[in-house]
Amino acid sequence: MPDRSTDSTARTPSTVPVLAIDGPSGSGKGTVAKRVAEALGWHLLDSGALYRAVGLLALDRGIPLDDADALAALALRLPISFQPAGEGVSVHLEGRPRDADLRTEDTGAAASAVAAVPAVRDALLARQRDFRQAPGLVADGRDMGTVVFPDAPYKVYLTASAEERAQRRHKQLMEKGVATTLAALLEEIQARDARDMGRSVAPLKAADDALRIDSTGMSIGQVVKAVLDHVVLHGSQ
Ligand SMILES: Nc1ncnc2c1ncn2[C@@H]1O[C@H](COP(=O)(O)OP(=O)(O)OP(=O)(O)O)[C@@H](O)[C@H]1O
Ligand SMILES: Nc1ccn([C@H]2C[C@H](O)[C@@H](COP(=O)(O)O)O2)c(=O)n1
Repeated sequence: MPDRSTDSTARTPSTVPVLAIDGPSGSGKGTVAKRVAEALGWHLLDSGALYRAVGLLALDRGIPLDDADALAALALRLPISFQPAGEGVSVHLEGRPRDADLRTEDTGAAASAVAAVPAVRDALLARQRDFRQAPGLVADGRDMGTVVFPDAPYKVYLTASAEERAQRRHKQLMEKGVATTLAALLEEIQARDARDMGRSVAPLKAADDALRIDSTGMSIGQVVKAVLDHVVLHGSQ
């Protein structure tokens, strides 16, 4: 095993392929990553779930969202597990399912805040890389192609206009029966974009070698096809 005690970025080279999908909130990363992973028969990493878990447990425990030492300690020993549930996966924290709490806008905002703490990102790095298992991994997040898997052979930067992303989120929340307004969601999305893109460590940005897809006006099926085409095309080169 590599010694990660002094260098949290140390890793052995891997031949297991990774498809990194990065992009802002509501761009469709999670939806597309899940479908593409199913189509390829690859593993799936929803890296946002790890940051959401740190944010939610910090709120539960009253840990200030800028207390770097306490947050890093929490992230290092994050009591999270991914349990099979029906055709998907349920995220358990401290042994119990917390899926609904993890997906709220408040948890998303807390996740964005703790994600700006360098020690938290460092603490989660090895855990994310451990998902790289044969036959392959589809990983979605903000820094999959730039920091966590810079050697990924396939990289996609998925975006859409802030207005369209707010409309998608509005529809999603209405379907869940959550009352909100389009204007409030647009404001939240713009604030989250600013924080995720503006932080000093691992800011959200496209890797230089990523395929950029603007999904504004595209259906989910069209985006999934474009991503699969990219993997097939690059795989045969
Ligand atoms: N191309 C698309 N056209 C229409 N709706 C879409 C499209 N892509 C995703 N959606 C819908 O938008 C909503 C948000 O998608 P999703 O959760 O996958 O985004 P995300 O980028 O993973 O967001 P977050 O980073 O906040 O988790 C979902 O309801 C999803 O079904
Ligand atoms: N690789 C990642 C994944 C997530 N984050 C942060 C920033 C996001 O606003 C927040 C929630 O992510 P989501 O579940 O909405 O994808 O977590 C990050 O910094 N890096």
